[in-house]
Amino acid sequence: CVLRQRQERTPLQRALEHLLKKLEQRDPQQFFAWPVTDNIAPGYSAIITSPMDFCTMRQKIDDNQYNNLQDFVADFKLMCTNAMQYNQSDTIYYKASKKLLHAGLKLIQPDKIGWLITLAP
Ligand SMILES: COc1ccc(OC)c(-c2cc(C(C)=O)n3cccnc23)c1
Repeated sequence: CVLRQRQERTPLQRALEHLLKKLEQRDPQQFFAWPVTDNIAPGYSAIITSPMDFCTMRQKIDDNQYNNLQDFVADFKLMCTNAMQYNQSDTIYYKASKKLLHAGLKLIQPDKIGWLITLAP
């Protein structure tokens, strides 16, 4: 997950990058910062068919792969639900992902980001 050189940004890219920074702040242990590997999580790639993490999301913003907010939110939810699928509910990862998902969705509520929707219709 190599970060690209910063090119010219569209309003949507700038808005999503701002949102991503807010979401990353909710992951202080950085459990979601990079792709989960099989050596830190045995059998991960066999169980999780669509992995996602914050660095990959940032790369997708840089490559302009999100056409709207919904696609970005879908990747955020995927990242959290992957963790709830792979990890048992009594693990720190499961609990962190549940907390992150709720905190993140509160942040993405329309009343909280009206400006975002007007900025990047
Ligand atoms: C203990 O330090 C780290 C550091 C980075 C991690 O993922 C990028 C993880 C990690 C992140 C996860 C997730 C998100 O499922 N995980 C699952 C099992 C074992 N380790 C992890 C843990």
